[in-house]
Amino acid sequence: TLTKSTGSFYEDNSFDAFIDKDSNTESNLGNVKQKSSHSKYTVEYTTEGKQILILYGTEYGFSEEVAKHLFDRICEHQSLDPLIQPRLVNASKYECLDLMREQVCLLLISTSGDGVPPTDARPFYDYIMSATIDLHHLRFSVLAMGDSNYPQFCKTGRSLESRLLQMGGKSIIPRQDVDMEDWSAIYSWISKFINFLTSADLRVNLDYLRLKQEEEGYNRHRPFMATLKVKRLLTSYQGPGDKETIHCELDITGSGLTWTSGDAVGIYPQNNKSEVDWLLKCMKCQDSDPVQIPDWAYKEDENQLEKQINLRQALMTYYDLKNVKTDLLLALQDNLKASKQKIRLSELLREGVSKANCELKEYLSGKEVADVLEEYDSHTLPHHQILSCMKPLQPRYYSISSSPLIDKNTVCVTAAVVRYELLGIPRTGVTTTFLQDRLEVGERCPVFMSRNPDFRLPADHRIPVILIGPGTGIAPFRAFVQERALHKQDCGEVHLYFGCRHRDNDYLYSQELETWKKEELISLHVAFSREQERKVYVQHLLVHDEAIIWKLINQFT
Ligand SMILES: Cc1cc2nc3c(=O)[nH]c(=O)nc-3n(C[C@H](O)[C@H](O)[C@H](O)COP(=O)(O)O)c2cc1C
Repeated sequence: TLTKSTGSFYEDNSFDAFIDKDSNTESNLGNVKQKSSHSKYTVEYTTEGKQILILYGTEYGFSEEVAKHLFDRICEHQSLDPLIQPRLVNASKYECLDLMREQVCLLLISTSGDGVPPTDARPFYDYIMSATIDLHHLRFSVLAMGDSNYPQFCKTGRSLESRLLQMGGKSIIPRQDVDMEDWSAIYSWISKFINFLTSADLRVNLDYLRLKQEEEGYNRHRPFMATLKVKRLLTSYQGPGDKETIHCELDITGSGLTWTSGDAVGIYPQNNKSEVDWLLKCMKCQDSDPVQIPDWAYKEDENQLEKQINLRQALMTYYDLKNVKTDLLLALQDNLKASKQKIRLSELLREGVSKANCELKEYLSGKEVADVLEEYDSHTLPHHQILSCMKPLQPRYYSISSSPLIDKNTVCVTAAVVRYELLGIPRTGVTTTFLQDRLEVGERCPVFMSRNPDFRLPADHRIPVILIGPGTGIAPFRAFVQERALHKQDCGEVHLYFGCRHRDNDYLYSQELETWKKEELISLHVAFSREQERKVYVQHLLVHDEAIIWKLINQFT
C-alpha cells in the first residue's frame, strides 16, 4: 500500500510487468451482451457448448494478457471440436455461485501487495476463501502469477487452489507458479491443458447464466476526461539533481466518480512528442500513416473504434515506448538485412527469450523500443508489425492527496517528476512529465478511480494514527489530515512523520503542515536529511520517539 502511495513508483522504468490492459469488453464476457462487437473476446454465453471458463484476476494486466492468449489457443482448438466454448471473465465481475454450474475453470491470478490478491479480485478471493459450496463437479487448474523476489510467492494462486480442492474441485493439471513473465512455464501449462482438452470427455452444458447489467459509469476501460485546473511546483527546482515535485488539481465535475481518502486515481498519459519523433525515425515510417485504434485501447466515446488515426497519434496515446517486448527482437531476427546485425542479434537470442537468458535480460534493462530499432537499423519491418510487438501504454496510479469531504469534484495529485539519463540519453517518466511538461491548465486527460480498501483512516476518528510518509508518500496523508481536521474537537492524536532533503527546497506542503501543527491538529515530525553532517531520516525520528509510539500502539491494539 505504501509503495502505491508514493507518487513516483509507477514511473519506475525497471518494472515491466505492465504488459496489457483491459479492454472495455473483457470484463463481463460470457454472461453479458457487449455493446461493441469489435473485440474478438466478445463471446456471449450460450446455452449449448462445452463451456470452459477462463477466470482471471489482475492488478497490472499481465494475468489478463496471458488469459487472452489462452483464450486464443483454446479457440484454435475449436477446429477439432467446434463445441468447445471458452469464455474470458474478469474475476471481479464473476458471480461466484455460478462456479456450481461450471465444468472446467482455469484460474489465472496474480499476487500483489504483501501477498494479497489483486484489488479488483478481492471480493472473489474473499468469497472463495470463506465459501462452503459443493464443487465436486468442477475440474480446474490454477496459473499463479507472481515474483519469487517476494516472500509470499504466488500466495493468492496457492491459497485459492487449496480452497477449491477442499470444496471438492478436481485439479485437471498441476498448478503452475509463474515467476514474473516466464512464458516458457506459461506455454508448458497451456500445452498440458490443450492435451487435456483432446482427451477429456466434456459434457455439453445446457445451463445458462443470468445476463447481467453492463456496468455503468467511468472506469479503467472508459475513463473520464478530467480537466486540469491547477498545477504548481511544490519544490524549488533549479535543475537536474533537484527534486521536482508537483501538485495538480483535476476537475471531475459531472463524472459521477467518487473516492475515499486512501484511494488512488489512474491517469492515462500521452507520450513525449520528441520521443515519438525519435521512434518514428527509427521505425522508418511516416507519422501520417493511417492505423486503427487497437481493440484493447481505452474508450473515450462509444464510436471510437470506428475512427482511424495516424501512426503518430497511436504512438502518442496507446503504445508503451519504454519497455521492449521480446517479440520485437524475434521479429527483427527474421527481418534484418545487415549480416553483422543479424549475427549479433542471433547471439543475444541463442539462449531463447525466457527469463533464464541473463544476457538478454541485461541487454533489455533500461532499453526503450527506439534504442533497439536504432541499434538494428537494417530492419524493414512495416509499422503494423512493430506495433503488434509493442506493449500498451499503461495508466499510472497516484494516491489522491485530497479528501472528497473537502471537495468531491477536485482530485489532487502529488507527483515527483521523473527525469534521468541512461546510455547517455536523457530519459523521462511518462506520466509525471506528461503532467508537468505537456498537459496545460484547462486541458483534459483520461482518469478513473482505483480503490485501495486496505488503506483507510480508522472509522472512529478518536483513534490515534501514526502516519509515516516521506517525500511524495505524504500524498494520501494530506487527505487523511484534511479529514481529521473536520473532527478537530474530538479527534485522536495524529503523528505525522515527513522527510525531505532541505527545509527550503523540498518540504512539500510546508505551509499547510506547519498550520496544522500550530492548530494542534497534528504532531509534526520532519526529518531534513541533508541539513546536517549525518543523514537523518524518518526512521531515526521514530527511534527517537520510541516511547510515544509504543505507548500508542499498546494502548490501541
Ligand atoms: C507492489 C507489488 C507487490 C507484489 N507482491 C507480490 C507478492 O507478494 N508475491 C508475489 O508472488 N508476487 C508479487 N508481485 C509480483 C506480481 O504478482 C507479478 O508482477 C505479476 O506478474 C503481476 O501480474 P498481474 O499483472 O496480472 O497483476 C508484486 C508486484 C508488485 C508491483
